Amino acid sequence: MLTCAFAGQKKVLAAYEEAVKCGYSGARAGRLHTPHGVFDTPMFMPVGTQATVKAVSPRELKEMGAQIILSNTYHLYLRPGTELVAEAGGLHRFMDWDGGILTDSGGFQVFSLGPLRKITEEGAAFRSHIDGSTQFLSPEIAIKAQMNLGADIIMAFDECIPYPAEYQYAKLSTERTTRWAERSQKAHTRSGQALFAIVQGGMYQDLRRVSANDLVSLDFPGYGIGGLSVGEPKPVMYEMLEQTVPLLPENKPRYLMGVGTPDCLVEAVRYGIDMFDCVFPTRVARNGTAMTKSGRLVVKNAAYAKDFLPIDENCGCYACQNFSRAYIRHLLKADEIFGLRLTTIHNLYFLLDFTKKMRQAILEDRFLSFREEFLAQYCK
Ligand SMILES: Nc1nc2cc3nc(NCCc4ccc(C(=O)O)cc4)[nH]c3cc2c(=O)[nH]1
Ligand SMILES: [Zn+2]
Repeated sequence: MLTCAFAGQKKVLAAYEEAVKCGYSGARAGRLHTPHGVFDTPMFMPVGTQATVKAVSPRELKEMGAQIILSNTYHLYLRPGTELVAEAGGLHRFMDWDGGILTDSGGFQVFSLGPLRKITEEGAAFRSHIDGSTQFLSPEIAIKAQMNLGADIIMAFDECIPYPAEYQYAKLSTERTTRWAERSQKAHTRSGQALFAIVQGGMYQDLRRVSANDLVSLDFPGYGIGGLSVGEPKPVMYEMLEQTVPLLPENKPRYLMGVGTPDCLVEAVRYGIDMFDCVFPTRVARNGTAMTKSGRLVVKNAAYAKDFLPIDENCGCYACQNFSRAYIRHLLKADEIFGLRLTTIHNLYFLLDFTKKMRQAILEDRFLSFREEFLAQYCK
């Protein structure tokens, strides 16, 4: 059993108390220390882009077992502004969430949401997707914004390299992201807040290794793995994980950004990933799709008009304990907001419960058989 005590390093609160290795896989069950609590990993972080996890309340999030939620600096910087959130007492107070919060730095949204962007050594100029105004983010601005928001874990400002990308572009961008990580580190002066770096490298094994080694030598308390889940085939994502994760310190958290579905989670946990976030469960819920251990169930389909069973008879969520597929389908067809709330509650509960089940399997040293059984019945 491998346990890693976390040496008291500067500005570190995302301490990794214990990582338990299981089998020949890199799967591990750990505990993450933050100012807002000690949390179990593997963990899924519901996405609350604009300081709310769409359609559910903080109380419901707590009831379903959410530990850390994610918010986006890009969005909150544009609206309502991070100084306003700081004046409100910070993001926890503003949204009445006393669990953990992680903020993404904007390094993805700038490149995916902001049209007409221009990247220089200094940072990224872009047009706001809200009002078209010209905006600019740099490592220093992104870190200041995240210190204003007051999340427990913040992310370095990076460039999420598009897919596909030429080797030379990926190389230069990755080197710049490492320089930006160093600038992020220097700009980060808020104690009681952990700054994670983000590994890039595109889909190139050698660039992934260089990025990981360079960032590890800068000594961060945790590491995001970025530039994945950007349209690449899943086997390529797993190959990049295989190249990257072993180079990251065993006693520090690894966070795979933007991932999302249980088949990807169970594979990534096998490679040693601890933390996940994705808009998928909440976004597809609003389109009337429920996540189950056998795959997706489109509750809105006519087939469920007279189906008086719950979405999943073995699910402990509020939706499955009290309502039928027929009722939820009726609400969705009638554009009733409660319908979206029920599918969202179910999907988040499903993923949160799935990570709990993975943790239990790791602790009982049966993760590999758990993975086999799950993948055998799950249709992607
Ligand atoms: N700072 C930073 N943040 C990131 C966020 C990401 N999110 C993803 N993927 C999300 C993909 C994604 C997008 C939308 C939906 C849906 O609507 O269902 C699902 C998945 N990849 C990502 C990469 C990065 C990155 O390198 N750097
Ligand atoms: Zn359910």
